[in-house]
Amino acid sequence: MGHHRVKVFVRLRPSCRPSTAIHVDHAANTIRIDVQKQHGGGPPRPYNDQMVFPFDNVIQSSCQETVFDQCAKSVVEDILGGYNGTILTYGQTGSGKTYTMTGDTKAYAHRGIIPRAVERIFAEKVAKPEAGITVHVSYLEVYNEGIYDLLPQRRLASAVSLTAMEDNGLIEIKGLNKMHCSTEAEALKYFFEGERHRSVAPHTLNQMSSRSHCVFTLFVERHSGLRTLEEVTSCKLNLVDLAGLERLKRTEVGGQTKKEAMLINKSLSFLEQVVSHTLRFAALVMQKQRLSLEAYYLKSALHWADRAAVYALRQGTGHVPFRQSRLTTLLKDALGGNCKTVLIACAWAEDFFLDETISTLRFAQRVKYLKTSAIINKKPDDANIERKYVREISDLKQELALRDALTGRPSISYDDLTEETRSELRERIQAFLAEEAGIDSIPIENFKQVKELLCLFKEAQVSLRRELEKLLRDYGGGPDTFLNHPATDIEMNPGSTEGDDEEYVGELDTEGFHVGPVAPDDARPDLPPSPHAMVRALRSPELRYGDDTLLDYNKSPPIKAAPPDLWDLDLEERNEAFLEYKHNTEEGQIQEQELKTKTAELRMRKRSARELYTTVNNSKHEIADVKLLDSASKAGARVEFGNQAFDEQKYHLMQRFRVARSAYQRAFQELKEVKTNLELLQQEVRDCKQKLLESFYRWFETMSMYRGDMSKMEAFSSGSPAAVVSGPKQSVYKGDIDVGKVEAPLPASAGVVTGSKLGMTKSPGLNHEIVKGSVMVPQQQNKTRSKGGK
Ligand SMILES: Nc1ncnc2c1ncn2[C@@H]1O[C@H](COP(=O)(O)OP(=O)(O)OP(=O)(O)O)[C@@H](O)[C@H]1O
Repeated sequence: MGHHRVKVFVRLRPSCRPSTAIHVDHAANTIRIDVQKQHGGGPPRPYNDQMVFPFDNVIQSSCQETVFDQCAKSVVEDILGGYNGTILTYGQTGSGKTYTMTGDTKAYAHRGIIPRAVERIFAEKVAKPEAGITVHVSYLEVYNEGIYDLLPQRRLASAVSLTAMEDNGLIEIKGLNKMHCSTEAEALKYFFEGERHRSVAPHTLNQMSSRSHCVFTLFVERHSGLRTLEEVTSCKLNLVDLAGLERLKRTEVGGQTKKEAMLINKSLSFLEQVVSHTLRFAALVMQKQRLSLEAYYLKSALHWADRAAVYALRQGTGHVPFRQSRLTTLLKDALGGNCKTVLIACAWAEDFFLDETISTLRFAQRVKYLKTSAIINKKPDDANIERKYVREISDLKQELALRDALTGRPSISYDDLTEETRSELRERIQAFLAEEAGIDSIPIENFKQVKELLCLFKEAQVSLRRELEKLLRDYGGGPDTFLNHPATDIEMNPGSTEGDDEEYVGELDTEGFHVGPVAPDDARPDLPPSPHAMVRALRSPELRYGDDTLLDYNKSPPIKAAPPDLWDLDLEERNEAFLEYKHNTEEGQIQEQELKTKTAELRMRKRSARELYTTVNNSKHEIADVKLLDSASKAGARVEFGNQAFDEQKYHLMQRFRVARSAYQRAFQELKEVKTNLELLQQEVRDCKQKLLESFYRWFETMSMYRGDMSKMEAFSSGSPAAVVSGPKQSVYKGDIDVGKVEAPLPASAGVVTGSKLGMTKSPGLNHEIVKGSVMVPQQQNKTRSKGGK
């Protein structure tokens, strides 16, 4: 990083009656002012009667071209070399600042620094096309302490002020338009467009007085032109035309123009303060470094300018208040940052304005002591880097092609997969997943293709899952129904825990009496249906969620080994017969009671199994979560414990894992035992059901047999089978009949009905009415078969 002093030039406005107090020494580049020739008042008196101001150059009666060559050209050349630059014009109102910066638009020869700088940059762009110079321009003004964009649209009264921000050590204006310019004419077009939008107003000293500080910026990017270099220089040239200092009594303005003048003076005085503070800070640093000679010079410069600054220097404070106005914020880089700066101080040469001229020269002299730290601004050349990678990729592809040719695989392509290839792969994957094609149908050629295949597999899985969820929703289930289906976790599921089938045993339903899941052992399918099979099944219209065919495949068909006579009855009659047996026979009551007890116990066991099952699954999920978190926390914060590095997060995860694992093991063990008991109990329940049905069938057969013998029928139906022992179907009871409980049959005429009517009044096979209390009334003998008969 190089330190560069700010270069200061003074341009005296041509005058027909120049002051005799002003003496320009062109050889020494100084201006001497003989203050004793001043008549009263005036600036603070120096210790002597002469003031000498040294500058880099004093320009008097020079043309615009000379001004550009002497003051601005070096900064513009530095821009092409990658340095940021700023050229400022400063001075009293009407002293020629705008003339110097913009020039006289009426004559080409009188064009100012801005058009000439634009011309020089585009000349370089044309001369060196290999450098790939790109130019953008922006134009803003600081008006009444607001920053306004002058491009591309006219600044409106309602326009919002922009914000100046510091980015990477440089001041940037947020939201400022930067217009790309391919040619000089284009850049000038934007410049003159901005000129038209500037705030100007007339007063006695200038008919076109600027009421704002204007900054025209050229952003220049330049490539090295060498294919090997991966850097590009990127810098900007600020061309600043400051508004002029105004003595209000001289300009005789009022209203809005007066207000503007006061704000202009205020912002310029902030600029002076910033310069003074910067010098004071520099002097402080030099003093500390014992650079007493330079400090002396600085202090002498400050002496004239700001005694308060010298006092503050003694106090040792070093803060420079750049942020106290928009102008000083904008000029921060120019006054001490990464920039090469030139100040052109414009002044009147007449006696009448000697006070203002001396003020201007003092300010300019102080600025001359400022130093900046300009560097060449480089940034990665994205285009060059891209070119390099494209070249490398092409080389690598050739290398691969060579290797494939040598290993006998010449047809492999390493280019990106086309949409056509991708859809072909998608179809193959669909066929493979639908088990219509084998694994060999999917080609595996290179890494890029494998990655694409994985993506397509994921895509297929996601779409399948979505379709399945939708179908399940349509059929009244939900995604959880499938996910929590026993088949998906067959190890952990204690069996069907929903809707205990045992509850239906002995109950009436639409298909006749329900006998529950007395299923053969091989009723359960070996494997759960695959998602594809489920989707296929769900797509078919005749299947519905809850059918035995799909999700309830655990259910088994009921036993149908009933006596043929029973199936001759219709549904209602069968149900009535079954109820009659269960409620009105001793044996039926005992068996039903036994079945109910067992069923209740089974239900209780299932409930506890269900709870254990939930615990096991929750523990499994917790373990899975912990594993997931563990893998995600590989880059977790590490905490130092003494000398030992300790992963705090991992510790907590380990704790969670241990708790979940022990809960899982405990519940799993208990679940295994419960499942064993459950299976035994289920078997017992099945036996009970079997027994109940068999004895019902026997009872029904006997009743059918005694159809004509009322007394036997009554005796039998009342639970006293001894009365019928001698009957022709004695063998039905297989020896478990209590012969001591025979009751005398009631007279056939007895028509008294006590208790509820439960009998088989519609039974064509039993031509009587059975009433609780053993009253029988013979009815019709021949009744036609019901619709349910077989
Ligand atoms: N060196 C010069 N040679 C010829 N004409 C000049 C010169 N300097 C200034 N002028 C003329 O003086 C008038 C005022 O100049 P200019 O507008 O540049 O002043 P200014 O410093 O920008 O004023 P303000 O601060 O009010 O905007 C213009 O008409 C301009 O042409």
